[in-house]
Amino acid sequence: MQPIRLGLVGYGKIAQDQHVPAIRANPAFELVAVATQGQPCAAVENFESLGALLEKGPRVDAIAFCTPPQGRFALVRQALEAGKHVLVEKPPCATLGEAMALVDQAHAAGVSGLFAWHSRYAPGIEAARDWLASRTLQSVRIDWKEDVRKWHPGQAWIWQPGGLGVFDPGINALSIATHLLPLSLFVESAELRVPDNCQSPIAASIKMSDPGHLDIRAEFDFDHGHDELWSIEIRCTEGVLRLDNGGALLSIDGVRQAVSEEGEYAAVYRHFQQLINDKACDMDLQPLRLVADSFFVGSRTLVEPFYD
Ligand SMILES: NC(=O)C1=CN([C@@H]2O[C@H](COP(=O)(O)OP(=O)(O)OC[C@H]3O[C@@H](n4cnc5c(N)ncnc54)[C@H](O)[C@@H]3O)[C@@H](O)[C@H]2O)C=CC1
Ligand SMILES: O=C1O[C@@H]([C@H](O)CO)[C@H](O)[C@H]1O
Repeated sequence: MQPIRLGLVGYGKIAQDQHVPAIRANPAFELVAVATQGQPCAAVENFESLGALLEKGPRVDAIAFCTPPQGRFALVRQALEAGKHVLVEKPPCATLGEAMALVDQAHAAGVSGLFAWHSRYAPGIEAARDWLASRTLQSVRIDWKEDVRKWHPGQAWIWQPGGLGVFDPGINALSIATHLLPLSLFVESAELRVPDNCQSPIAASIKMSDPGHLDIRAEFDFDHGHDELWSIEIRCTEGVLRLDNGGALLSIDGVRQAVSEEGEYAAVYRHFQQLINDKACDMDLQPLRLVADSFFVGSRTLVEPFYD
């Protein structure tokens, strides 16, 4: 079986930290070209733009997008128009409308598309989903708190319109919640705390619910430089389920549970490979809808300026 010939656009932090190692560890893929505006990727052909890669580069079957969300829509659309399968980092685009247009275009083009909600592939998620399936939910508490200076050093885009600010990591929690919880979630209220030199929030408090009146509260904090916290606690009639470390750790009533040994991005690329084999798409818009609604109804509080 010939490997899937892969191009990658945006050789930045996550591409270097996670995508390229996961690609190179999966024999079903061969990374053959990169288009980026920063440092080049070793051992493959590098191009300054997707257009140059498509026009002058080696043939590719699929393209992984690791650029910032702003401007990503035009790039992914260009790849779809060229008949390429696409894997798109989260958030899929800068707006919900753009993401909806990509879903339609991927289906019309008959190619495979994956919105890479990587946190859904964390080791504890499927065991958590199985446990919850037969339980009676009472409340959900989400705490997603990390240091932007560690995870996005010098990345001005994250504070600009379309960059999402603290919802850039926070959307990972929402992607887990929408994957675990059985009913469709909606935002009831939100408070967004925006540095007065930024366009997007550095912290947010969100109240959500579902048609069953489930009480869901989320606290997001991007300026949390110590004891980072990525936890989801789900209280049920039958007990308390808790995911920690972004879903890598699972406990039920305080007792640690066995989880998968597969890493998030290894699972993302295994899933992408399966979608290509099945000529299918997995382009869920629910996490991005919750972010959009948080911005719609969120009250804004200006806070002190943010400096990297
Ligand atoms: N930083 C992190 O820890 C994580 C980031 N992500 C997501 O990955 C995406 C990228 O984030 P980072 O890697 O941190 O950002 P980054 O700023 O480190 O990398 C972005 C890369 O895209 C390139 N680029 C921008 N526009 C381009 C264009 N038109 N054509 C070609 N290359 C272009 C830049 O040169 C840069 O190398 C974001 O959507 C983010 O939410 C996902 C998981 C973790
Ligand atoms: O997707 C993302 O994950 C975090 C960080 O890498 C781990 O939580 C980052 O802020 C965000 O882009």
